Amino acid sequence: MIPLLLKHHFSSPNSSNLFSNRTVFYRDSISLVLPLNKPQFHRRTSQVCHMAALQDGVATVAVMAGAYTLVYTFDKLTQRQIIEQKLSRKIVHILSGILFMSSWPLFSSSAEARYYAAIVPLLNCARLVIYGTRLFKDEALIKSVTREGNPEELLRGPLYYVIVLLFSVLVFWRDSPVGLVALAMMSGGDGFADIIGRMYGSTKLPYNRNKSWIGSISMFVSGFLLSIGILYYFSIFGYLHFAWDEAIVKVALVSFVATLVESLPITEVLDDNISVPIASMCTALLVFGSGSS
Ligand SMILES: C/C(=C\COP(=O)(O)O)CCC[C@H](C)CCC[C@H](C)CCCC(C)C
Ligand SMILES: Nc1ccn([C@@H]2O[C@H](COP(=O)(O)OP(=O)(O)O)[C@@H](O)[C@H]2O)c(=O)n1
Repeated sequence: MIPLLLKHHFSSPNSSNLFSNRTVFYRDSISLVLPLNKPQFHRRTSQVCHMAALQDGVATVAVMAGAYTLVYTFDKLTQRQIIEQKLSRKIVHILSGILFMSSWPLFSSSAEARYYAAIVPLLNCARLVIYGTRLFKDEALIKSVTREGNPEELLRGPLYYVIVLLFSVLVFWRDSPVGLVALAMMSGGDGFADIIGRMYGSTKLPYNRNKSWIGSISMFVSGFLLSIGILYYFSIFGYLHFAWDEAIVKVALVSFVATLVESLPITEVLDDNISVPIASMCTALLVFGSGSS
């Protein structure tokens, strides 16, 4: 469903605006002019707000269910030894960010929508802390999201990852390319760097013997392609508009900087799930500014 586009224009009573002392509702370019001082205006506004809240509530439950299903699915695949644990973790790493961003058009166009969407990473932060501190046990989560099966691992990479999701949805949401590109680099870029690097990374980087050329090249290419793809996806829904010839160059620059930062031997000091999104956000803010084109 094309998101309900509601823009309230309250013009001051003495403004020269054609609709002074009235409210103009836009829905898909149809403007409804309702008199502010009529009961039906307040009834209509209340109905629209309730519709938006209902839409956001349903979307929140659906996305939360998607998060559980993702982890449960890869737990079963790992349990049945269809895929090994390290690969499971990385695929969950890649899919969580990409699918979470892809779900954002499900939410309404109300100002509160981002806070509903933020409930999902917030609850997952709580989940990671609860199981990472061994308050309770969740074998499915541990098997699909940790390398070695230690609950404490949940409190590092996975927790940083979900905190970045929470930060991006609250600060940037779908109004800016900055958060979208940063999440694409953290989830898709870093995820593929690990998968391809582990498999084919025999030629190591001269300044970091734990990482390889093929791993970094994979990060640049996958991060770039996923970033362009997610920006195009949000432009289809009308949230963002780009001069694509410029946007491609800007995304390539963000991808290069993120790949360079990820390749540095700083993982012991600063987790990739923090350094990569920070580098991506800073570069994206420089090249895109707060706008989209
Ligand atoms: C495995 C993860 C991070 C570890 O990264 P690294 O240390 O290997 O670099 C990702 C953890 C994901 C988390 C358990 C679940 C997050 C769900 C997300 C908030 C919402 C996804 C919704 C979508 C519809 C599936
Ligand atoms: N640029 C990269 C990144 C990772 N890798 C490979 O992927 C493994 C895990 O990478 P990582 O330490 O970044 O893993 P995470 O912290 O992202 O889970 C490395 O030990 C390398 O074998 C690579 O070869 N080149």
